[in-house]
Amino acid sequence: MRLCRRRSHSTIQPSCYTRCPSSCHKALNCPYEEVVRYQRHPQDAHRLIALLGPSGVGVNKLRRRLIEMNPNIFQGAVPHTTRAPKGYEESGREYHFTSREIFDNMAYNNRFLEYGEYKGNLYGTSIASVREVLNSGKICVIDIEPNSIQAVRSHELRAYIIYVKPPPPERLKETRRDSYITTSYYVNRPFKDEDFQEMEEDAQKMESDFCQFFDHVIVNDEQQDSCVQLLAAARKAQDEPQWVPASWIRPTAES
Ligand SMILES: Nc1ncnc2c1ncn2[C@@H]1O[C@H](COP(=O)(O)OP(=O)(O)OP(=O)(O)O)[C@@H](O)[C@H]1O
Repeated sequence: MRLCRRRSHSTIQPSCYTRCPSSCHKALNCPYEEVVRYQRHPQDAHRLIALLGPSGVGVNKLRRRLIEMNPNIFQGAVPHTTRAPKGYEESGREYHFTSREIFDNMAYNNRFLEYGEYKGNLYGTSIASVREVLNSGKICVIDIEPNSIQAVRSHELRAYIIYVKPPPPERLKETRRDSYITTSYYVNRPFKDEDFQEMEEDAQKMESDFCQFFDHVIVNDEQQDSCVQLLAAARKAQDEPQWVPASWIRPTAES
């Protein structure tokens, strides 16, 4: 289950970071941000890898492949849900199964990076789930929506944001010839021209509104190449010096 993408009719709620007046929209509205060169100490927790891209571009597929190919290094965060577990599911493995009351309470207390509703059930990625992966020594890889950018850009998570961009239109069509898309109405139907057009429009908007937060861009043309690029970028994020907001290194009350 993919958490919150536009096609799923889910209503994505940003966490408190994007709602609260102190940190929210601060960086989004501010054309400049003080940055410093940061090199992660080998003993520090890994930086969160957050993937972002227009719906259907292949963010989830890339993330899953990265984890499947390197399960000892990368891991996703276990989401919370209010839906009932299926027979084979175990709480804490596929999902943290919780009551609506507990979920609402967590949302109220700003415990989610993002959450949303899908077919009457709530789903959310909690900060604690991400922290659990980072504390285990693995690199946590999650998908985010633009409205969660501020939530992951924190002193604790120090997210490295990778934007997954569609290739030029003719390559997009060619590479997705045998692929299937899941929409609000269909599970796995072939891509149509409208899907490609919508993806390109979404991509343009995302780039124009948020490109200042992209630490790295991957053009998702051939899947295998993209996966190799993602692995290299995720390693670089941990091992090489990067520009990060100064507030991450000299935390203020707001960061
Ligand atoms: N580089 C690629 N070449 C061909 N097909 C691809 C590529 N990347 C992803 N796909 C296929 O495109 C479809 C959509 O991918 P995916 O579900 O990962 O998209 P997404 O960005 O997570 O969007 P959504 O959140 O709307 O599901 C899948 O069938 C996937 O296998």
